[in-house]
Amino acid sequence: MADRIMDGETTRTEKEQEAQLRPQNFSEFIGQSKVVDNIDLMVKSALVRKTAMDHVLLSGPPGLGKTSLAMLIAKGLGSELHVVSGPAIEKKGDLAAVMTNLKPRDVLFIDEIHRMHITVEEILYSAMEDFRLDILIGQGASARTMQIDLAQFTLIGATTRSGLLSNPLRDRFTAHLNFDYYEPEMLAIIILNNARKMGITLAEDAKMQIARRSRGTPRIANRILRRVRDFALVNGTHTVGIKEVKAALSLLDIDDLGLDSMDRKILSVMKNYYQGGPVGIDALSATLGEDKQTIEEVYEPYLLKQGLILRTPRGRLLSEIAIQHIS
Ligand SMILES: Nc1ncnc2c1ncn2[C@@H]1O[C@H](COP(=O)(O)OP(=O)(O)OP(=O)(O)O)[C@@H](O)[C@H]1O
Repeated sequence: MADRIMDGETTRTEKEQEAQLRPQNFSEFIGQSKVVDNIDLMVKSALVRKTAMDHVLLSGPPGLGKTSLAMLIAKGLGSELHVVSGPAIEKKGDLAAVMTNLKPRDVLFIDEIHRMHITVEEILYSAMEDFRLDILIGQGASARTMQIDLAQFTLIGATTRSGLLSNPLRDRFTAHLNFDYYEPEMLAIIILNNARKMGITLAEDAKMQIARRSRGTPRIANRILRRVRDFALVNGTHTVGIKEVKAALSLLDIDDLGLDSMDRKILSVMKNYYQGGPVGIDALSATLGEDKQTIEEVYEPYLLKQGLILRTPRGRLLSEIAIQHIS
């Protein structure tokens, strides 16, 4: 996946830095009130029932807080969190090994669950429903099923594309909770908290400028904040004003709408190569030289949300606002 500032995906070093900025309790987890209200109720109910919490599917674009929330859920339940990445599990046995290690009421978090291989996914069905693994041993006439009992656990699945989940898997999640992009006012609170954790003070207009240019995504706000912090450090100040923010944004090539060079490239290709569309995702992906899935999961959702591109049955169309923005 392309390495870019607006990309919601994380790099390894960024993951380490992000750990320091993660909300440590529910009061530090800002916004997404519908999701949080549901989770709050589910956690409390599980504590009263003294059982594992129901399985939950968290969906939404990258960097909006799904992992952070999973961590808080495990903490709230007083349980251990086990994190795996869907596409990284290649064999049934790998997932079986993780699941047989779970203790009662533990939480298993599977990131990018929609990218899990179907043969691996299948062992989740009985595990989620009956806390049991059905493993087929051998082949042909001598094949038999071995059953292994599991501890009662909670599965939290995270996905950027809930529509790509198979029906049997989707149906086994009791709660389906959808993360939406954050409004600038909510992002501003997150930015202020994280600036404090980084030891810098932000002027009011500086804070709002970052909030408006972060694509509604806390992870991107954190990235901008880090660069702004670098600016402050180099200039020997702990207080950041609008001037430093503008300079950092300009270095990062982020424009007034919070779009970066790849976003603008998508819009210009649609305008210049396809006369504003309609254009299909395959053609767009070929012209841009960018993976189709990345366009659909990382770049496009925000462009759609902002009304810069429109999806029609005949393909993607550039909106009037987008045409004006890139002219
Ligand atoms: N609601 C929130 N309140 C405070 N900070 C948040 C919130 N959501 C996200 N963050 C910040 O954004 C960072 C990235 O969030 P997180 O890793 O949880 O996103 P994600 O949705 O799991 O992304 P991905 O799906 O790409 O793994 C966190 O480290 C945290 O600093």
